[in-house]
Amino acid sequence: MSVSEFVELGPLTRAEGSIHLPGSKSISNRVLLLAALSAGTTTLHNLLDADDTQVMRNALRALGVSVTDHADQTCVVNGCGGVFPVRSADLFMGNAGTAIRPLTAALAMQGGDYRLSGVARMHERPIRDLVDGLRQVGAQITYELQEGYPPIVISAAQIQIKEVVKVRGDVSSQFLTALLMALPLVADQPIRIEVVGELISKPYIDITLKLMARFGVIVACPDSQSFIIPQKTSSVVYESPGSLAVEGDASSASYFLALGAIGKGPLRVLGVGRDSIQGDVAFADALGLMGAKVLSGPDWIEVTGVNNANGRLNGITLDCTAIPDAAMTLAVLALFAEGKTRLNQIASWRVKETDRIAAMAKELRKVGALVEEGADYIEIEAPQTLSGWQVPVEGIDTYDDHRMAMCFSLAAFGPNALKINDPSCVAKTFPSYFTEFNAVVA
Ligand SMILES: O=C(O)C1=C[C@@H](OP(=O)(O)O)[C@@H](O)[C@H](O)C1
Ligand SMILES: C=C(OP(=O)(O)O)C(=O)O
Repeated sequence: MSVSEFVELGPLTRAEGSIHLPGSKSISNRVLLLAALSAGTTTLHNLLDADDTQVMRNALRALGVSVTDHADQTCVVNGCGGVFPVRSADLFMGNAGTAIRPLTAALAMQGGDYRLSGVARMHERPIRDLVDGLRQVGAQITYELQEGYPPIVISAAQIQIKEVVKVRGDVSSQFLTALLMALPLVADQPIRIEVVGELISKPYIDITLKLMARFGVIVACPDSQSFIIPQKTSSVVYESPGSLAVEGDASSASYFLALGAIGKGPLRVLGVGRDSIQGDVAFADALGLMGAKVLSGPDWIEVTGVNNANGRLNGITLDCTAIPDAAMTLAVLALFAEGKTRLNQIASWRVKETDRIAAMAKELRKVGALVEEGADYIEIEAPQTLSGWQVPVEGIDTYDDHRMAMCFSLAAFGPNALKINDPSCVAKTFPSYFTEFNAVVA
């Protein structure tokens, strides 16, 4: 799609209904890799069908793993038992952090020759902390263009196991996730991974550990910064669980839960709830703090408007380190809140699909919000009156960032219709987003 394409939404006042969520991106890409590395066949149900999971599937196929898509989002993976049949490959990873980072680590353990690249933005997203971690065990990795960023080239090397591997956790948790999933393949002795400095996005590590356990590898956590990879007991490390159902995507749920608050609801998301392993379900708690009426069950969450008599949400101040993706939804919800909303601990936004702090600030100002941004925070104050809302004739720009497009669909609940440019960027994690959105709003 060219950037001149857009969707026009609203002005909208009501949202109600229910949505069956697409599969979680974070779970889908982890279980694809774990299934590929395991012995045996794994049937994955409700696997996300979107750009990020397609690049992972295609990479695994290029590595010689049989990955077969069936109807109803079911996918059958015939694992390779830890050794990829193809020993040399050039892999395109799009802009999927959950694909390039874990796969880089798994490939560095293979003793083969591989190159991993992505879209232009991927070549601006850091990978140095992971490469530094992998080099500690003898991996040979070089940067093709710019030090610290993809494309990267992995050369055949003898892995030398260390008792302790250190990794920084303050830029992305995906580096630790990648090491956690890859090091069991070569652990001739237990390996202690130590996180240096702060660990951001911690709930994603919990997802990693829980899914590794489903494939038979139990990592001990003696303290919040240390992870002990168990010693290998046979040549095959990961065991297939046979079949596995992927939960609905909790980050994708956030847009619909937000709709239930600003469009009165009831709006129910099906596929994530209290039993979820995804940290982004905590978005529902943040909504509650903003004054929304939230109910939940084991695998559903429902929002029915707000508690406040004036029908508006409350502005909040929140540490968002545990919910970096869903926190973007709060930034646009701030347009419907009394008082300021301040989102703290979001420095990682600057190294994701775009510089999300800058993009969010620029586009929120276009609709009339007062916005202050800092290195690791954003503070938003809604237009004080209806006439304070602006209509950006050029539309809201989305920066090839799926979440910018999905978040700003909520701004159509302001007094004016709104154009969202390049809406097809939602294909990264939620190709049918605007169809689902239009089905529940009026
Ligand atoms: O591990 C994961 O599945 C993810 C971790 C988070 O990234 P960071 O750890 O870089 O914050 C999150 O933003 C991303 O969408 C998915
Ligand atoms: C940061 C995101 O993606 P990635 O997995 O590419 O890091 C995201 O989906 O918001």
